[in-house]
Amino acid sequence: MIEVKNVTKKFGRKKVLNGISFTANKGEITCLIGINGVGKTTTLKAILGLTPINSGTILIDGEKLTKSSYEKITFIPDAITMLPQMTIREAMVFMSDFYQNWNQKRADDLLTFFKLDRHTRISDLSKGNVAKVNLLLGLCLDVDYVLMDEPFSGIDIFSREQIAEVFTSHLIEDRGVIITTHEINDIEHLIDKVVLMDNGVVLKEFNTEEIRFSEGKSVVDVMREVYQP
Ligand SMILES: Nc1ncnc2c1ncn2[C@@H]1O[C@H](COP(=O)(O)OP(=O)(O)OP(=O)(O)O)[C@@H](O)[C@H]1O
Repeated sequence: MIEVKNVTKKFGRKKVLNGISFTANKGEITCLIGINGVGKTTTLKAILGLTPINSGTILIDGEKLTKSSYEKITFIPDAITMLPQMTIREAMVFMSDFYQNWNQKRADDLLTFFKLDRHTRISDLSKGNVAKVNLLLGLCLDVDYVLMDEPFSGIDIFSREQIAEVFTSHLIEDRGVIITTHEINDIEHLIDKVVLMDNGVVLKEFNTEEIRFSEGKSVVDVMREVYQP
């Protein structure tokens, strides 16, 4: 489990995270929702130790982040970090050289799943296919937790649907996934848990199945109540 407890983060005098707390379980998809600038990316970076926090605690399976945590957790940024002139195959070789926990079998499965040709240069791919390669490169690391920043942002509906399908397939296995988004519609059915953020605070944290069962509400219903009371 990832536990974020009372975390604050300032950039200069600006308080970007103002005491946020939530948990994300292994085997579940947790979605951080909020409009631009509420601190979603900063939260992911804080969990990964990529940005230092001012106060609070972050635990991964009960332990504070150490060097060995990087064998457990990975971050998929909202834009691909590979050079555009690389082919997909070269990007995969780069990853497998760099990371011991690269899983080529899963990479091959995902290439087939996304109908991608490994010899294509990243610069020749559509925006949707670049997003798929970016996801593939992160998902092929054998880690327990995957943090993804806006995996559905700015891509066409068919690519979004295909990426969404990965989350319900065996390819995600029983990992813990945290994704950020400001656009819930396409992915509501995939999500186990929702964390609604606004201006560096968590307004509400809930389990989607429980709220549907106990109160008959969809994620969008709850968002309306919380953001437009
Ligand atoms: N390195 C930084 N230095 C200064 N301010 C920053 C830095 N990184 C983020 N911020 C500010 O912190 C606030 C939260 O940014 P963050 O990227 O976490 O928001 P977000 O919810 O992920 O938004 P988006 O959906 O636009 O990515 C913003 O006002 C942003 O300008």
